[in-house]
Amino acid sequence: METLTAAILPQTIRQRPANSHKGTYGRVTLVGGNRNFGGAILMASAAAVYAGAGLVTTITDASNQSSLHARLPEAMFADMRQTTQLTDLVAGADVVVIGPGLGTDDAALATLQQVFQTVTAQQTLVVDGSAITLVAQHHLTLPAVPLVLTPHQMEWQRLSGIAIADQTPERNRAAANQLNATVVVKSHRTQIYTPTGSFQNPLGTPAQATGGMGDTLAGMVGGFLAQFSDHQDAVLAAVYTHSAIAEALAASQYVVLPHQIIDALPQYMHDHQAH
Ligand SMILES: NC(=O)C1=CN([C@@H]2O[C@H](COP(=O)(O)OP(=O)(O)OC[C@H]3O[C@@H](n4cnc5c(N)ncnc54)[C@H](O)[C@@H]3O)[C@@H](O)[C@H]2O)[C@@H](O)CC1
Ligand SMILES: Nc1ncnc2c1ncn2[C@@H]1O[C@H](COP(=O)(O)OP(=O)(O)O)[C@@H](O)[C@H]1O
Ligand SMILES: [Mg+2]
Repeated sequence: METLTAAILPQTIRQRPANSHKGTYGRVTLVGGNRNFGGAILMASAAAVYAGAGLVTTITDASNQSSLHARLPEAMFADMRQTTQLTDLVAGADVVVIGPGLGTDDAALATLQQVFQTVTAQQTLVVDGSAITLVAQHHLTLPAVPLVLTPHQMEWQRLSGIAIADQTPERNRAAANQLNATVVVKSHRTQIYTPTGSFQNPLGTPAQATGGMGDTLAGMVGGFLAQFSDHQDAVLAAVYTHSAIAEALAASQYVVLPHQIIDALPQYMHDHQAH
Protein backbone atom coordinates (compact mmCIF):
# COMPACT_ATOMS: atom_id res chain seq x y z
CA MET A 1 0.00 0.00 0.00
CA GLU A 2 1.51 3.28 -1.16
CA THR A 3 0.73 6.47 0.78
CA LEU A 4 -0.32 9.40 -1.39
CA THR A 5 1.58 12.67 -1.18
CA ALA A 6 1.04 16.17 -2.55
CA ALA A 7 3.27 15.14 -5.49
CA ILE A 8 0.16 13.63 -7.09
CA LEU A 9 -1.24 17.15 -7.62
CA PRO A 10 1.26 18.75 -10.05
CA GLN A 11 1.74 15.31 -11.60
CA THR A 12 -1.96 15.38 -12.53
CA ILE A 13 -3.22 18.97 -12.68
CA ARG A 14 -1.81 20.38 -15.91
CA GLN A 15 -1.54 24.01 -16.91
CA ARG A 16 -4.29 24.74 -19.41
CA PRO A 17 -2.98 25.25 -22.95
CA ALA A 18 -3.88 28.68 -24.34
CA ASN A 19 -5.22 27.10 -27.51
CA SER A 20 -8.00 25.12 -25.83
CA HIS A 21 -11.77 25.24 -25.47
CA LYS A 22 -14.50 23.59 -23.39
CA GLY A 23 -14.30 20.49 -25.58
CA THR A 24 -10.69 20.03 -24.45
CA TYR A 25 -11.82 19.51 -20.85
CA GLY A 26 -14.38 16.80 -21.33
CA ARG A 27 -18.09 16.17 -21.14
CA VAL A 28 -19.43 14.81 -17.87
CA THR A 29 -22.97 13.49 -17.60
CA LEU A 30 -24.23 12.89 -14.05
CA VAL A 31 -27.28 10.74 -13.32
CA GLY A 32 -29.03 10.77 -9.95
CA GLY A 33 -31.13 12.81 -7.58
CA ASN A 34 -34.64 11.46 -7.06
CA ARG A 35 -37.39 13.67 -5.59
CA ASN A 36 -35.89 13.37 -2.10
CA PHE A 37 -32.16 13.47 -2.84
CA GLY A 38 -31.88 16.32 -5.33
CA GLY A 39 -29.12 17.90 -3.27
CA ALA A 40 -26.85 14.90 -3.82
CA ILE A 41 -26.72 15.20 -7.61
CA LEU A 42 -26.54 18.99 -7.33
CA MET A 43 -23.41 18.73 -5.17
CA ALA A 44 -21.87 16.11 -7.48
CA SER A 45 -22.61 18.28 -10.53
CA ALA A 46 -21.23 21.41 -8.91
CA ALA A 47 -18.07 19.53 -7.95
CA ALA A 48 -17.58 18.46 -11.58
CA VAL A 49 -18.09 22.03 -12.85
CA TYR A 50 -15.83 23.62 -10.23
CA ALA A 51 -13.15 20.98 -10.82
CA GLY A 52 -13.02 22.23 -14.41
CA ALA A 53 -15.01 19.80 -16.56
CA GLY A 54 -15.70 21.44 -19.92
CA LEU A 55 -19.40 20.57 -20.20
CA VAL A 56 -21.64 19.16 -17.50
CA THR A 57 -25.11 17.69 -17.94
CA THR A 58 -27.26 16.63 -15.02
CA ILE A 59 -29.93 14.00 -15.55
CA THR A 60 -32.23 14.07 -12.56
CA ASP A 61 -35.84 14.07 -11.39
CA ALA A 62 -37.78 16.90 -13.03
CA SER A 63 -38.60 18.37 -9.59
CA ASN A 64 -34.90 19.29 -9.20
CA GLN A 65 -34.61 21.42 -12.33
CA SER A 66 -35.15 24.88 -10.87
CA SER A 67 -32.98 24.30 -7.80
CA LEU A 68 -30.22 22.94 -10.04
CA HIS A 69 -30.30 26.01 -12.26
CA ALA A 70 -30.62 28.41 -9.34
CA ARG A 71 -27.43 27.00 -7.78
CA LEU A 72 -25.55 25.88 -10.87
CA PRO A 73 -26.47 27.64 -14.13
CA GLU A 74 -23.39 26.12 -15.78
CA ALA A 75 -25.01 22.67 -15.80
CA MET A 76 -27.43 21.51 -18.46
CA PHE A 77 -30.53 19.63 -17.29
CA ALA A 78 -32.38 16.59 -18.57
CA ASP A 79 -35.35 14.74 -17.10
CA MET A 80 -34.38 11.28 -15.81
CA ARG A 81 -37.67 9.79 -17.05
CA GLN A 82 -37.09 10.79 -20.68
CA THR A 83 -35.31 7.63 -21.65
CA THR A 84 -34.36 8.45 -25.25
CA GLN A 85 -32.75 11.71 -24.19
CA LEU A 86 -31.02 9.92 -21.31
CA THR A 87 -29.50 7.40 -23.70
CA ASP A 88 -28.28 10.15 -26.04
CA LEU A 89 -26.73 12.21 -23.26
CA VAL A 90 -25.01 9.21 -21.71
CA ALA A 91 -23.70 8.11 -25.11
CA GLY A 92 -22.28 11.58 -25.77
CA ALA A 93 -20.31 11.86 -22.54
CA ASP A 94 -16.62 11.21 -21.90
CA VAL A 95 -17.37 10.41 -18.26
CA VAL A 96 -20.65 9.27 -16.74
CA VAL A 97 -21.25 9.54 -12.99
CA ILE A 98 -24.22 7.57 -11.71
CA GLY A 99 -25.62 7.14 -8.22
CA PRO A 100 -25.60 10.24 -6.00
CA GLY A 101 -29.14 10.48 -4.64
CA LEU A 102 -30.44 8.02 -7.24
CA GLY A 103 -32.38 6.03 -4.65
CA THR A 104 -33.06 2.32 -4.83
CA ASP A 105 -36.65 2.03 -6.10
CA ASP A 106 -37.73 0.37 -9.36
CA ALA A 107 -37.37 3.57 -11.38
CA ALA A 108 -33.80 3.99 -10.12
CA LEU A 109 -33.01 0.38 -11.03
CA ALA A 110 -34.39 0.87 -14.54
CA THR A 111 -32.31 4.04 -15.01
CA LEU A 112 -29.17 2.28 -13.79
CA GLN A 113 -29.71 -0.66 -16.15
CA GLN A 114 -30.26 1.70 -19.07
CA VAL A 115 -26.99 3.49 -18.32
CA PHE A 116 -25.14 0.17 -17.99
CA GLN A 117 -26.47 -0.87 -21.42
CA THR A 118 -25.48 2.41 -23.05
CA VAL A 119 -21.91 3.08 -21.89
CA THR A 120 -19.03 1.92 -24.06
CA ALA A 121 -15.35 1.14 -23.57
CA GLN A 122 -14.42 4.62 -24.88
CA GLN A 123 -16.04 6.17 -21.80
CA THR A 124 -15.35 6.03 -18.06
CA LEU A 125 -18.19 5.18 -15.69
CA VAL A 126 -18.11 6.34 -12.06
CA VAL A 127 -20.53 4.36 -9.88
CA ASP A 128 -21.40 5.86 -6.49
CA GLY A 129 -23.94 5.80 -3.69
CA SER A 130 -27.34 4.26 -4.46
CA ALA A 131 -26.03 2.79 -7.73
CA ILE A 132 -23.58 0.63 -5.77
CA THR A 133 -26.33 -0.48 -3.41
CA LEU A 134 -28.54 -1.39 -6.40
CA VAL A 135 -25.76 -3.42 -8.04
CA ALA A 136 -25.35 -5.35 -4.78
CA GLN A 137 -29.07 -5.84 -4.09
CA HIS A 138 -29.92 -7.01 -7.60
CA HIS A 139 -26.64 -8.81 -8.39
CA LEU A 140 -26.23 -6.67 -11.51
CA THR A 141 -23.33 -7.33 -13.85
CA LEU A 142 -21.13 -4.27 -14.17
CA PRO A 143 -20.56 -3.16 -17.78
CA ALA A 144 -17.22 -4.01 -19.42
CA VAL A 145 -16.01 -0.40 -19.57
CA PRO A 146 -13.39 1.56 -17.59
CA LEU A 147 -15.00 1.65 -14.15
CA VAL A 148 -14.43 3.66 -10.97
CA LEU A 149 -16.49 2.64 -7.94
CA THR A 150 -16.64 4.98 -4.93
CA PRO A 151 -18.30 3.04 -2.09
CA HIS A 152 -18.17 3.98 1.56
CA GLN A 153 -17.43 1.03 3.84
CA MET A 154 -21.08 0.00 4.18
CA GLU A 155 -21.65 0.15 0.42
CA TRP A 156 -18.42 -1.83 -0.05
CA GLN A 157 -19.70 -4.43 2.42
CA ARG A 158 -22.90 -4.75 0.37
CA LEU A 159 -21.04 -5.01 -2.94
CA SER A 160 -18.04 -7.15 -2.01
CA GLY A 161 -19.61 -9.21 0.76
CA ILE A 162 -16.66 -8.29 3.03
CA ALA A 163 -17.91 -7.15 6.45
CA ILE A 164 -16.55 -3.73 7.46
CA ALA A 165 -14.43 -5.27 10.24
CA ASP A 166 -12.86 -7.67 7.72
CA GLN A 167 -12.04 -5.06 5.04
CA THR A 168 -8.28 -5.61 5.01
CA PRO A 169 -6.09 -4.35 2.15
CA GLU A 170 -5.58 -7.95 0.97
CA ARG A 171 -9.30 -8.77 0.82
CA ASN A 172 -10.16 -5.39 -0.72
CA ARG A 173 -7.45 -5.83 -3.35
CA ALA A 174 -8.78 -9.25 -4.34
CA ALA A 175 -12.37 -7.98 -4.57
CA ALA A 176 -11.33 -4.98 -6.68
CA ASN A 177 -9.46 -7.31 -9.04
CA GLN A 178 -12.52 -9.50 -9.38
CA LEU A 179 -14.69 -6.49 -10.25
CA ASN A 180 -12.11 -5.32 -12.81
CA ALA A 181 -12.55 -1.78 -11.52
CA THR A 182 -10.77 1.00 -9.70
CA VAL A 183 -12.32 1.02 -6.23
CA VAL A 184 -12.21 3.96 -3.82
CA VAL A 185 -13.12 2.53 -0.40
CA LYS A 186 -14.13 5.63 1.55
CA SER A 187 -13.55 5.83 5.29
CA HIS A 188 -11.73 8.15 7.66
CA ARG A 189 -8.59 6.98 5.79
CA THR A 190 -9.75 6.23 2.26
CA GLN A 191 -7.99 3.53 0.23
CA ILE A 192 -7.83 3.37 -3.56
CA TYR A 193 -7.35 0.13 -5.50
CA THR A 194 -6.47 0.72 -9.15
CA PRO A 195 -5.62 -1.95 -11.74
CA THR A 196 -1.92 -1.47 -10.98
CA GLY A 197 -1.64 -0.30 -7.37
CA SER A 198 -3.09 0.16 -3.89
CA PHE A 199 -2.97 3.58 -2.29
CA GLN A 200 -3.74 5.10 1.11
CA ASN A 201 -4.97 8.68 1.47
CA PRO A 202 -3.10 10.17 4.47
CA LEU A 203 -5.51 13.12 4.74
CA GLY A 204 -9.06 13.67 5.95
CA THR A 205 -10.82 14.97 9.04
CA PRO A 206 -13.96 14.13 11.05
CA ALA A 207 -15.11 17.63 10.09
CA GLN A 208 -15.93 15.91 6.75
CA ALA A 209 -18.44 13.54 8.33
CA THR A 210 -21.58 15.16 6.93
CA GLY A 211 -24.12 14.20 4.25
CA GLY A 212 -23.10 15.10 0.72
CA MET A 213 -19.36 14.81 1.27
CA GLY A 214 -19.13 11.65 -0.85
CA ASP A 215 -21.50 13.00 -3.51
CA THR A 216 -19.03 15.88 -3.84
CA LEU A 217 -16.10 13.49 -4.21
CA ALA A 218 -17.93 11.54 -6.94
CA GLY A 219 -18.40 14.74 -8.95
CA MET A 220 -14.75 15.71 -8.45
CA VAL A 221 -13.61 12.28 -9.63
CA GLY A 222 -15.77 12.77 -12.73
CA GLY A 223 -14.35 16.24 -13.35
CA PHE A 224 -10.74 15.11 -12.94
CA LEU A 225 -11.25 12.05 -15.17
CA ALA A 226 -12.73 14.25 -17.89
CA GLN A 227 -9.67 16.50 -17.99
CA PHE A 228 -6.62 14.51 -17.07
CA SER A 229 -5.50 11.72 -19.37
CA ASP A 230 -3.94 9.39 -16.80
CA HIS A 231 -7.00 7.91 -15.16
CA GLN A 232 -5.25 6.45 -12.14
CA ASP A 233 -3.65 9.80 -11.34
CA ALA A 234 -6.97 11.59 -11.90
CA VAL A 235 -8.74 9.46 -9.28
CA LEU A 236 -5.86 9.69 -6.80
CA ALA A 237 -5.56 13.47 -7.21
CA ALA A 238 -9.32 13.96 -6.77
CA VAL A 239 -9.33 11.98 -3.51
CA TYR A 240 -6.27 13.83 -2.24
CA THR A 241 -7.63 17.26 -3.20
CA HIS A 242 -11.02 16.60 -1.53
CA SER A 243 -9.38 15.82 1.83
CA ALA A 244 -6.64 18.43 1.56
CA ILE A 245 -9.19 21.22 1.09
CA ALA A 246 -11.26 19.81 3.96
CA GLU A 247 -8.23 19.72 6.28
CA ALA A 248 -7.36 23.32 5.42
CA LEU A 249 -10.90 24.49 6.18
CA ALA A 250 -11.07 22.37 9.35
CA ALA A 251 -8.14 24.31 10.81
CA SER A 252 -10.71 26.97 11.69
CA GLN A 253 -14.08 25.19 11.34
CA TYR A 254 -15.79 22.52 13.45
CA VAL A 255 -17.54 21.07 10.40
CA VAL A 256 -16.69 21.44 6.70
CA LEU A 257 -19.65 21.60 4.33
CA PRO A 258 -19.54 19.97 0.90
CA HIS A 259 -20.30 23.24 -0.90
CA GLN A 260 -17.34 24.87 0.82
CA ILE A 261 -15.02 22.25 -0.67
CA ILE A 262 -16.61 22.89 -4.07
CA ASP A 263 -16.13 26.67 -3.71
CA ALA A 264 -12.46 26.20 -2.82
CA LEU A 265 -11.65 23.92 -5.77
CA PRO A 266 -10.70 26.43 -8.50
CA GLN A 267 -8.18 28.24 -6.29
CA TYR A 268 -6.76 25.02 -4.83
CA MET A 269 -6.25 23.56 -8.31
CA HIS A 270 -4.68 26.83 -9.48
CA ASP A 271 -2.23 26.74 -6.59
CA HIS A 272 -1.27 23.07 -7.09
CA GLN A 273 -1.07 22.74 -10.89
CA ALA A 274 2.12 21.78 -12.70
CA HIS A 275 4.58 24.61 -13.25
N1 LIG B 1 -28.57 15.96 0.37
C1 LIG B 1 -28.80 14.77 -0.20
O1 LIG B 1 -29.60 14.65 -1.13
C2 LIG B 1 -28.05 13.59 0.28
C3 LIG B 1 -28.26 12.37 -0.36
N2 LIG B 1 -27.53 11.27 -0.06
C4 LIG B 1 -27.76 10.07 -0.89
O2 LIG B 1 -28.46 9.15 -0.12
C5 LIG B 1 -28.30 7.85 -0.67
C6 LIG B 1 -28.02 6.86 0.45
O3 LIG B 1 -26.68 7.00 0.88
P1 LIG B 1 -26.22 6.89 2.42
O4 LIG B 1 -24.75 6.72 2.39
O5 LIG B 1 -26.77 8.02 3.19
O6 LIG B 1 -26.95 5.60 2.96
P2 LIG B 1 -26.50 4.07 3.08
O7 LIG B 1 -27.63 3.36 3.72
O8 LIG B 1 -25.99 3.55 1.78
O9 LIG B 1 -25.24 4.09 4.05
C7 LIG B 1 -25.24 4.76 5.28
C8 LIG B 1 -25.05 3.78 6.42
O10 LIG B 1 -23.73 3.23 6.36
C9 LIG B 1 -23.11 3.35 7.63
N3 LIG B 1 -21.64 3.43 7.47
C10 LIG B 1 -20.73 2.57 7.98
N4 LIG B 1 -19.49 2.92 7.66
C11 LIG B 1 -19.59 4.04 6.94
C12 LIG B 1 -18.62 4.89 6.33
N5 LIG B 1 -17.31 4.66 6.41
N6 LIG B 1 -19.07 5.95 5.64
C13 LIG B 1 -20.39 6.21 5.54
N7 LIG B 1 -21.36 5.45 6.09
C14 LIG B 1 -20.95 4.36 6.80
C15 LIG B 1 -23.74 4.62 8.21
O11 LIG B 1 -23.65 4.67 9.59
C16 LIG B 1 -25.18 4.48 7.76
O12 LIG B 1 -25.88 3.65 8.65
C17 LIG B 1 -27.16 7.95 -1.69
O13 LIG B 1 -27.69 7.97 -3.00
C18 LIG B 1 -26.55 9.30 -1.38
O14 LIG B 1 -25.97 9.84 -2.54
C19 LIG B 1 -26.52 11.28 1.00
O15 LIG B 1 -25.32 11.57 0.35
C20 LIG B 1 -26.80 12.35 2.05
C21 LIG B 1 -27.10 13.71 1.43
N1 LIG C 1 -14.01 10.96 9.99
C1 LIG C 1 -13.65 11.17 8.72
N2 LIG C 1 -12.36 11.42 8.39
C2 LIG C 1 -12.00 11.64 7.11
N3 LIG C 1 -12.85 11.62 6.06
C3 LIG C 1 -14.14 11.37 6.33
C4 LIG C 1 -14.62 11.13 7.64
N4 LIG C 1 -15.96 10.90 7.57
C5 LIG C 1 -16.31 10.98 6.27
N5 LIG C 1 -15.22 11.27 5.52
C6 LIG C 1 -15.20 11.39 4.05
O1 LIG C 1 -16.43 11.95 3.60
C7 LIG C 1 -16.93 11.24 2.48
C8 LIG C 1 -18.25 10.58 2.85
O2 LIG C 1 -18.77 9.89 1.74
P1 LIG C 1 -20.24 9.26 1.78
O3 LIG C 1 -20.42 8.49 3.03
O4 LIG C 1 -20.45 8.59 0.49
O5 LIG C 1 -21.12 10.62 1.87
P2 LIG C 1 -22.49 11.05 1.17
O6 LIG C 1 -23.06 9.86 0.45
O7 LIG C 1 -23.36 11.53 2.29
O8 LIG C 1 -22.17 12.15 0.23
C9 LIG C 1 -15.83 10.23 2.09
O9 LIG C 1 -14.95 10.81 1.15
C10 LIG C 1 -15.10 10.00 3.42
O10 LIG C 1 -13.75 9.62 3.24
MG1 LIG D 1 -22.21 8.42 -0.66
